[in-house]
Amino acid sequence: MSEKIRVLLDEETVEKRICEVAAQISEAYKGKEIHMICVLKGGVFFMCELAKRITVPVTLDFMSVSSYGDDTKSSGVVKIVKDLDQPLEDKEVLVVEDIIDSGRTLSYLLDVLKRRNPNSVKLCTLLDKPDRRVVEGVDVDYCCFNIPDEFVVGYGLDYAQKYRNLPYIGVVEFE
Ligand SMILES: O=P(O)(O)OC[C@H]1O[C@H](OP(=O)(O)OP(=O)(O)O)[C@H](O)[C@@H]1O
Ligand code: HPA
Ligand SMILES: [Mg+2]
Repeated sequence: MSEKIRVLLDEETVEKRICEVAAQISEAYKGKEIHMICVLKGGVFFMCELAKRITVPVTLDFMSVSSYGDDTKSSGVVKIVKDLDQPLEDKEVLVVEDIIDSGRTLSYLLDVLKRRNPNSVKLCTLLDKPDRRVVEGVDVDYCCFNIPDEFVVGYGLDYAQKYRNLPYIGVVEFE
């Protein structure tokens, strides 16, 4: 089966919106330091673009979790592939994700992170598919775009590990 990519959100639209959300976060965290946690691999492009535009001090750490493998459907089982390097005690944690879909990944991750005694935990995502949620309790604090129920790629998002480097968000159309 081959696939085609249809542009959903072009590069300029995505960058403009990331600037707006970065300004909103900078205002909300005035006088504080943000400990950003990038959820690999998908979150890496968004985190770089976002972090560059935040005006309060930022520290970074990375966690790798996986549930989709090479499929367009979640396996339903979330695995920690790489854990954080640093403790979260007393930190203002901002989790940075590329997409919240079923919510399984974030529900699992937020649970794990909150047990490490941070001062606060907030969630920032590039994309949200609210219609697809199957678990409750994933509260999104900052979201760039709500999108419809379509499988998307680009800006870190993959289909079978491909297309992460597209500078825009596209919908995968199977032919
Ligand atoms: O809300 P959910 O249904 O759990 O889906 C969202 C998660 O799925 C994708 O990760 P994936 O497991 O594909 O790993 P990747 O980031 O390495 O592509 C995506 O980056 C999110 O982390
Ligand atoms: O729409 C999607 N695209 C890529 N990866 C994903 N992981 C969950 N939803 C998606
Ligand atoms: Mg993936």
